[in-house]
Amino acid sequence: MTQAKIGIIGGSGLYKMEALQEVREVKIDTPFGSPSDALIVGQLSGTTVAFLSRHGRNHHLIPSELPFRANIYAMKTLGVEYLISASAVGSLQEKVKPLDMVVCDQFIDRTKNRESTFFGEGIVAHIGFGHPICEALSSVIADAIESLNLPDVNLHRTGTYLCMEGPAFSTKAESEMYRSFGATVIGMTNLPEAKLARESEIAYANLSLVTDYDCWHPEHDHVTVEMILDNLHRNAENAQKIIQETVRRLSEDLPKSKAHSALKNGILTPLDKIPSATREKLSLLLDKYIE
Ligand SMILES: CSC[C@H]1O[C@H](OP(=O)(O)O)[C@H](O)[C@@H]1O
Ligand SMILES: Nc1ncnc2[nH]cnc12
Repeated sequence: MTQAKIGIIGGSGLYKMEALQEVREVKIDTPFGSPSDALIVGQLSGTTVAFLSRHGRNHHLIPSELPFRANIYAMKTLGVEYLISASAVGSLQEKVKPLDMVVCDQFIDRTKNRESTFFGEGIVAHIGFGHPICEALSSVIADAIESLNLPDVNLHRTGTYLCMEGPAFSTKAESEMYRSFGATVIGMTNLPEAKLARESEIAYANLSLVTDYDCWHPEHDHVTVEMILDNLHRNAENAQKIIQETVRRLSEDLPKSKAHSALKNGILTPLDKIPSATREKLSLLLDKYIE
């Protein structure tokens, strides 16, 4: 099977990478079911990358229906070691304006109904998640944004992404509570992805495209899908350029990432006591630790 060290997950409004060349669709079945769509493998900045549309190319999956485990497992199957996640988010802070970009480095979990671990069924493992996003990969993304000098693109190099369940947007009281938590932006997708990426030792980083002020701002209309898509269309071209420049930089120098050894010392169950069906199901994650 084709291998790609770099993966890209595109969110709302980012259903394909325009600059991908020599494109092939790869359908992958995983022990956790089918991913949101076929993975698109192609050349970007002279490097092989794998692209996946998070909600499917026709946006048919709500956040609670996303097959997060299958998506990350499929990336792992292709050999992905660095995963860039692009997402639409609402802003929870005045200084973070619609059309700004935030490279988030923290999460707050407000989801209720997500599959967010590969473990269980006879194997117990606990990964460290204090720093849930790969700092090295985030720096490459943020540096890429700065180097492009895109007019009107305002970058925030850090931020806290509050992940809610959805699909309905927040109430004003919730939005104000999230602001009081100190969260920077709000979305519905990135946290389970980041956990599963960490469990599979993939370096994961986020590029948040700010589309709205959610519903807390007294001088702005409450968020609507129309508002989100309108703003996404306005900066989708910038997002494509940023991802392309990030991949170009990665192709010159793949940074070391602590994520690549996240499972070392994290598995509590003696390897010879893991049921063979579970061992087989997770062989992609476990083989390097089994002599
Ligand atoms: C399009 S409205 C809300 C929807 O957009 C974001 O998706 P993604 O993170 O995949 O860009 C948000 O999380 C919601 O799922
Ligand atoms: N305000 C918002 N809340 C949740 N997800 C979003 N995605 C984009 N804007 C959002």
